Amino acid sequence: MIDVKETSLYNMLDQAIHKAKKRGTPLLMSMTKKIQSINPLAFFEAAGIQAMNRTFWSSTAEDICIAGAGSAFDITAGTNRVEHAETIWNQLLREAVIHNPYEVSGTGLLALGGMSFDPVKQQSDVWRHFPDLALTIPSFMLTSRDDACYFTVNVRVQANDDPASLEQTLQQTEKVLRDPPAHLAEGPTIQMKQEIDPEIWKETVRFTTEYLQQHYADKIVLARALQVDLTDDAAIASLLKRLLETQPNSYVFAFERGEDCFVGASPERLVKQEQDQILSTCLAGTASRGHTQEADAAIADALYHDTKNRREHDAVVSMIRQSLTHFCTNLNIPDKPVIYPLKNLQHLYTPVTATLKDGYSLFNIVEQLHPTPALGGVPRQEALTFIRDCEHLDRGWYGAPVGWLDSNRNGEFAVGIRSGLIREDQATLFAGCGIMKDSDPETEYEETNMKFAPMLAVLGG
Ligand SMILES: C=C(O[C@H]1C=CC=C(C(=O)O)[C@@H]1O)C(=O)O
Repeated sequence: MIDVKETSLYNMLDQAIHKAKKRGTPLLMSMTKKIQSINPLAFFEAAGIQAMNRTFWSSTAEDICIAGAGSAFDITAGTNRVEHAETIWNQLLREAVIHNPYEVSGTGLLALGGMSFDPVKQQSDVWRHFPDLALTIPSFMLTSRDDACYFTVNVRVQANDDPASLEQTLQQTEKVLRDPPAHLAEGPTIQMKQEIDPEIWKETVRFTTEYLQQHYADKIVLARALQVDLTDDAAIASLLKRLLETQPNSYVFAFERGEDCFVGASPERLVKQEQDQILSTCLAGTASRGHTQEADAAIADALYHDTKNRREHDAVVSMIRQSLTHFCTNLNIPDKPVIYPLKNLQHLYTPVTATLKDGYSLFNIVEQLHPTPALGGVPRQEALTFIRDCEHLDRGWYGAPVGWLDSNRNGEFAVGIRSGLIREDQATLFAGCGIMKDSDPETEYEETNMKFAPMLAVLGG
């Protein structure tokens, strides 16, 4: 790994090409510089105009926004997907020629992406562009963090590449992306909404409660889809802008693959890594927001003391505790949850901190935690089998880990909920909820309606 303080793009390409010649294999060159601030959404829009696949990640709590354009390398994996992805990632890092003098988390050589909820489930046509796992190392990437802006160029060089012409091509695209349009294209509105017959879904909830009553499992999360027709093709950048404006406590993300884009605003962190520091979140148990402060506080109080929601939440806490014990020390989990308010609803929330043991990685933690009982159930395997057989839905990337990791042992993955898959003028939205043996189908149905609301609102509904 080469990391020098001062260099030029030409020098870096030249070094990388020499190394590729010596090794006889292509490898990644990654170069990061600090630039004057650019709006990441405008950069995202410019990349769309250039017909480049785009990636987007934002966490207001962390004050970070990452926008990617194009792909220098796509890590995709099927069987043993997480282990396989880690092997490829580590190999890429070993070979790469990197210049990133800033040591700022979320800059430099970085991959963004996600995976499907259940790799065993037969893939439906809707998700055809989304492999079981895909992590993209963007060709061009903008990181906006703590009032600073970083621009990274990643390219996979071959032994016979010419550094001068490669430099010219990269600089041309960089120029276009760094001079983005002043305005984002306006988005369409909703023309029609269609859901599978609510009665059928409620019947599945009823069936699930009976299954739970027979003690085959303690908790199962059931999801459903809502099909939305738009008046015109969706404008992803302006959609992201509206999500950022309306869902401040959430991770706003977009992963574009061809004409499809998986977009969402998830409040649920799966895991964050800062070197050996691990932060995870238990989020389960839901109620609406009140229209007045008093009403809101009363709903929060009822949620906090509701036995069904507390049991649902505790299932997540104990599973996360159990999962992290093997990989971490200094596990710290408060005894009781707190209320986590969002625009449309509020959740029970318990933060978890820990120290990663030597020899383990973010990949291990993501693999171990997914799916938490907030999206799968308890026991995990029984719940997964039930969901696979009875849910009548291909969740695709909904409910699965989405996020990023960099070459300096930093990264963050959220659970891809409050989300939808958008293709041109069509969107498929997803929402689910934890079913316990005493769940009421009507209440659970209403809860999923609340969970559709953030995406519906930004789509113009
Ligand atoms: C499955 C979803 O939410 C999960 C996360 C938080 C609270 C949940 C609940 O209270 O049921 C769900 O477990 C979804 O939003 O689609």
